[in-house]
Amino acid sequence: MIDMSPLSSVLPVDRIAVCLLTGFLGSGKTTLLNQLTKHPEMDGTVVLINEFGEVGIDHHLVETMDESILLLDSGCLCCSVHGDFVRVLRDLHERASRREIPPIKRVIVETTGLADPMPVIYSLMEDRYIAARYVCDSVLTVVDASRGRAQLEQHQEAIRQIVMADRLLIAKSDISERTTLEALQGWLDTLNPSAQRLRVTHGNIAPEQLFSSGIYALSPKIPDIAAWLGEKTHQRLHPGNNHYAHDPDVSSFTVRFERPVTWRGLSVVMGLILQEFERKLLCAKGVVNVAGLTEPVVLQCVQGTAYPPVRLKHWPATGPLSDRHGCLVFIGRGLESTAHSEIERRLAILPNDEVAMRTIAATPLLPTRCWLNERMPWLGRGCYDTPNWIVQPPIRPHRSVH
Ligand SMILES: Nc1nc2c(ncn2[C@@H]2O[C@H](COP(=O)(O)OP(=O)(O)OP(=O)(O)O)[C@@H](O)[C@H]2O)c(=O)[nH]1
Repeated sequence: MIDMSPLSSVLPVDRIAVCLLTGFLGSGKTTLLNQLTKHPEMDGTVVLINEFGEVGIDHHLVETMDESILLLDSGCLCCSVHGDFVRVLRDLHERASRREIPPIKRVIVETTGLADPMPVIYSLMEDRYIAARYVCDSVLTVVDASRGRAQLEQHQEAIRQIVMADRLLIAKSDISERTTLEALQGWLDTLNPSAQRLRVTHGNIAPEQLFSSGIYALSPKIPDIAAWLGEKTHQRLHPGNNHYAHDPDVSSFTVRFERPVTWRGLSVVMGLILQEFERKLLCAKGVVNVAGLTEPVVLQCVQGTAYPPVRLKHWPATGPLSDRHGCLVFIGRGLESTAHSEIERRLAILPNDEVAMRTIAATPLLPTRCWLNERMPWLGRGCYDTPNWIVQPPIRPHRSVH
């Protein structure tokens, strides 16, 4: 089995699993939590409920309310309460270490219906104290089957939650028309072909079906990387053609790299692609072989936003990615075939580090800024990389010619 633990697995392996429970407004998140917290296997689980609004209400709806349910009510988690979230996680860990509360096995964070899950994942990864003690184990998105695609696709937040999901939990199929459900399933195939689909009625589902599924998880049980990319699903759904049966406007294509990519070159080119095709690019994700790095790097972008990269421990030994070339899968809506070839063309000729740095300086608002903050091998002339430093050659002043 492929162990796809993030590189950060050099940290203690007994990190606490954090599960993000998302889903658009009224989709059925609280109903699910209510049922889940009744299972004895959920002992040791802390639930954080994030509410948006002056008075928190949802936590009153969780029937088994006790001290293991905490309310984060100072705003929407993805935009304003990073500090609050990190402070609560830190506090929980310290209290468990001092044995003031029982050991914590898992944290479930119910986000508001309008939250983007990625900033929450990011705050788990970017604070050193938190990253050493917690790990994002799965993103579960509840989808209200009775609403249907037409209602959900009007909301960017709903689309992001679906694209980011490791598991899509289809709620309210008991009150959904068959045709509405079928159209919804087709749309989900389009947006996130790799996420496992589970039906949940009135919150009934066994906890073991839900957790340890994500790309950020430590569990060796997570599916292989090709499955995460949805490559197999793409082939099954659309053999030999680039368009989705459910929506002729939606197309996907894969860019394969022949050789390792320069990190800054790729970041710049992808940043410019995201900027230019933002409205038409639903999602771009993939695994790349970065020049100078032995581990594969997983990338994910949703509608013009690039999310922090994740380094895996090693390349898969089998399957389509075992050649270590890496690839990026793009899913677009209304993206003309000329745009496909343009994206492919740009990715085929990545600039070197020096040229990329000049573009970065000239383009301060690149969507891939968070990629550029990563410590990656520098391949500029005369530079070398040690475990702690990037050593640059002395800068020589220009000599004036007399
Ligand atoms: N028929 C049916 N109703 C459901 C199901 N799941 C949830 N509901 C109902 O849907 C409504 C909204 O459910 P909640 O669990 O409060 O949804 P939520 O996602 O927590 O809502 P917000 O926190 O406001 O975003 C409630 O009236 C639930 O009883 C289901 O599977 N079938």
